[in-house]
Amino acid sequence: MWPEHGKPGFCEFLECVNAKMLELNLLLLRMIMESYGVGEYYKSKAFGDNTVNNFRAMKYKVPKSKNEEGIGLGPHVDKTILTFLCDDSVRGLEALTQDGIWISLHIPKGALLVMVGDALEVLSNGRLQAAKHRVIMSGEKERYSCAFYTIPKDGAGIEVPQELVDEDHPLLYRPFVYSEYLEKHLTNTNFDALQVHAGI
Ligand SMILES: O=C(O)CCC(=O)C(=O)O
Ligand SMILES: [Fe+2]
Repeated sequence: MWPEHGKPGFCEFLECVNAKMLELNLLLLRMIMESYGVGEYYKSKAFGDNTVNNFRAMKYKVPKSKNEEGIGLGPHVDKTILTFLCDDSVRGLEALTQDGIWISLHIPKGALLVMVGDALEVLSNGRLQAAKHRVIMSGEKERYSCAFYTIPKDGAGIEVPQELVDEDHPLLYRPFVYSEYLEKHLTNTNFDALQVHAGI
């Protein structure tokens, strides 16, 4: 599967990057949970051993006709806790604002874009909302991107920390096993997939 041929060490390199991304991802997640005063929840239940990281490299083709736009990736929210993205500076990634406007996102060279996934929407009881995004291709250059997704591992439960439920923030999601949600809704790109599965 890996292009070991002519690229010795590629596989180890990728595994090493992926492990570092998981580390960074968990650090960020801990900081977020601590900022909400639920660092203990993070330590005890949520992550560390209960979280895994996936890596995906993507290539987006140039649209068939010169003056047209092509959908590289349809509108969706990530079914992750957090996603890190980087690209080759060819534009295409767009995010949907609260006002319903698609805006183009630029990821500076050497930077990572951090995207909130729907699992983090649960863990923050809606304080953070999963980013609605898509990829639209135009122009004459193909686009390459890399994504590092952090998800609760197979069989791991996910629930709203009790401390994050109050009068201003009523409970939004019931506890559920994240991999069961993925099994049912992996190909469901509707923005409300999580709401349908575990919403109250
Ligand atoms: O290629 C990109 O910039 C976005 C990829 C993406 O949204 C995804 O993999 O979920
Ligand atoms: Fe995405």
